[in-house]
Amino acid sequence: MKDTWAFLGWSGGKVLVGRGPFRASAVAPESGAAFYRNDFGLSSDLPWWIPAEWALMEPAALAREWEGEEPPRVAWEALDASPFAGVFQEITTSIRWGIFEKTVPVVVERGSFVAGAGPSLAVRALAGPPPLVPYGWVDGRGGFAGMSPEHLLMLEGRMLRTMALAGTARAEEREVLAVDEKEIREHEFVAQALVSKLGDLGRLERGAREVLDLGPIVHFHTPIEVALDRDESVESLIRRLHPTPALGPLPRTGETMSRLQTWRERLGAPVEFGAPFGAWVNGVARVLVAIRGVWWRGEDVKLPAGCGVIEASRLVNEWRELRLKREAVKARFGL
Ligand SMILES: C=C(O[C@@H]1C=C(C(=O)O)C=C[C@H]1O)C(=O)O
Repeated sequence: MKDTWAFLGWSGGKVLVGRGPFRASAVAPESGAAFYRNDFGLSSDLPWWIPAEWALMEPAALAREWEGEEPPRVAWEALDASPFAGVFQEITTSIRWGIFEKTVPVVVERGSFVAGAGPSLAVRALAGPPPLVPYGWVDGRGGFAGMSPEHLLMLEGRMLRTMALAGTARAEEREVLAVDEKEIREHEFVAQALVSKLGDLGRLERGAREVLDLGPIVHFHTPIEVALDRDESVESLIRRLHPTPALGPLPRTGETMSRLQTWRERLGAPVEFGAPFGAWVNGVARVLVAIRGVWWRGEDVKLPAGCGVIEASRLVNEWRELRLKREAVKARFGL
């Protein structure tokens, strides 16, 4: 197996795999396949990565290529709540001053491999059942792999599909989520922001808000489709949408983005966490929000999770939600 490879769950139960060396490019190629990888601030001018070889495979067939990898085991460090408490306090103050309606801090649990290594995590991600979509990027010493429930966009011709995914509860609290005013408000911030960002591009249809079951965790989900009036590039749609208020600030301005970036850096969030990660295959694009994943470099492992904070949010509840998200990821990876 080559040193660098990338994968993304594709339609029809297949997974797109690209093997390196990769060539970075400003635009997707005319035909063939390319991966899209960028940081949260979309600072790269060359976000497309064109693989030397690519294929659409059965996930199990790809996993078989890694048979014999030692299963991953990670020793996790105790997580100190005080840096998050400090950021949470600053966010509440900013909300009171009217700078934000909502923002999404990220807390990172750290650990180190005691057995296995990054590629063994990538193999586990391949087993993510729908609606989770496996994704990952593996290079010589580092990488990330996850199973994301959130699409930033899917684009085929002039049909654009996206979703609002925000508002979270444990599976046992499914019924109360459906009537929880604070969670509904958090979700509606996201759904309405998407509608207003996309409304001028064509005929938009907003589906009903529903509860999406992801095993131990449930979210509010609203599908949104736009029949575009004219051709739009994937890059311009990514810039229009990212970050939605599911991962980013509301309102989204230079100032609110830079405040969020400062909090993310302070808490050690990997730069690709919550950023768009996707691919393009012969004119069809699928771009995920890179969440519910694990990042590694050498022995070091990071498990980031974010939570939407609005005026009605309370520190203990957010801390609990962050733990729920991390525990769901650990369970999926068998960590
Ligand atoms: C930020 C994460 O998830 C996002 C935030 C959610 C929320 O605040 O309710 C729900 C789904 C995702 O859009 C994460 O999993 O780390």
